[in-house]
Amino acid sequence: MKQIPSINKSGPQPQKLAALRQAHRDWNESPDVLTRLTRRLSTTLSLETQLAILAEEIASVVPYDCLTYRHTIASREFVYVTGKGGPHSCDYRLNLEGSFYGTLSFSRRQKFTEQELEGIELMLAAAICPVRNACQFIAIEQASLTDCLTGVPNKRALDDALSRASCLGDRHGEEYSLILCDLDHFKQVNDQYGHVVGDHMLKLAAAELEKAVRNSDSVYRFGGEEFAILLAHTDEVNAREVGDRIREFISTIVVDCGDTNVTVTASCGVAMRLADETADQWLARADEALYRAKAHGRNCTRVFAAISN
Ligand SMILES: Nc1nc2c(ncn2[C@@H]2O[C@H](COP(=O)(O)OP(=O)(O)OP(=O)(O)O)[C@@H](O)[C@H]2O)c(=O)[nH]1
Repeated sequence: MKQIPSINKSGPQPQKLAALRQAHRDWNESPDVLTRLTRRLSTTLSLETQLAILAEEIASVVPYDCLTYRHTIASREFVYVTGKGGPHSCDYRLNLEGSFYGTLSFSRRQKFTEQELEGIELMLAAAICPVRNACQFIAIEQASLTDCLTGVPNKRALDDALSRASCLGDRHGEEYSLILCDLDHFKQVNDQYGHVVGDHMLKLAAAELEKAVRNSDSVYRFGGEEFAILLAHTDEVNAREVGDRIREFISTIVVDCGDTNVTVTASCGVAMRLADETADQWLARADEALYRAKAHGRNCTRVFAAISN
C-alpha cells in the first residue's frame, strides 16, 4: 500500500484563517474580472456555454463586434460565432502543454490597441484550462458513443436516438422508421477466413450502409454483426425500399483473400414507429421483422407492418 506522507501539523493559525475568510468574502462579493471569469467557466463542461461566458467577460473589458471559435474535436468541426465581423481582427491559437484547443478570432471596425490585445491575452490565459477540459469532455463523450471498430455510433448512441425520436414522434407526430440489418452467416466468414477478415468486412459494411442512406438518416452498430439505421420522416413503405437498397450495397462488398473473393449478404427487419410506442417496443418489432427475414431464408427485407402483417 502506498504511504501518504503526513501533513506537517503546526499550531493554530488565526491570522491565516482570518485572511482566508477575507479572501473568500472578496472572491464571493466583489471578484476581480479574472476571478469572476474562471469561477464562471469552472461551473460548466459545456464548451458552448464556456464560450458564451468568455465572449461576455472579454466584451466587458475589450469591446469587439465578432468572436469566432473553431476547433475539430473527435473528427467533428465545432464552430461558435457571435456577432458580425469587422475589418480589424486578431487571432489566437489556444495551446496548452503541447496540445491544441482551437482558434479564437476577434474582429471589429476599429483597430485593437496594444493594451487591448494584452487584455484579451490575459483573459485567454485564464480561460485555457477550462476550455481544455470542455474539449476533452466532448472527445470522451464522443468516444463513449462511437463503435471503435467501425467508427459509426454504437448501441448507447442508438438508445439515445430512439428515445429522442420517440419524444419527437409523440410531440410533433413525426414519422420514424427503424431498420435492423444483420449480415448473413457471418460466423462462417470468421470461421473460414479468420477474425481479421471478419473485422475488415464489418468496417466495409458500416461504410456501405453510410453510403446507402441519406444524410438525415443515421447508422449504428447495434451488436456483433448487426447494424441499425434510423430513418427520419420515413414511413414503412419507403423504409422497406431503403432496406432493399442497403442489402444491395452490402452485396457489392468483396474482400480479396488470395485464392477466394469473400462476399456477404444481409437481412433487414423494418418497423415504423407507432404512436405512444416505447423505444423498447419499437426495437422489439424491428427485431421480430429481422427474425422473419432470417427465417425466410435470409438476404431479404421483412416489414413488421403497422396495420396488417
Ligand atoms: N470479426 C468479428 N466477428 C464478430 C464481431 N462481433 C461478432 N462477431 C461474430 O459474428 C458471428 C455471428 O454469428 P451468429 O450470431 O451465429 O450469426 P450468423 O453466423 O451471421 O448467422 P445468421 O445471423 O443467422 O445469418 C459470430 O461468429 C461472432 O463471433 C466482431 O467484432 N468482429
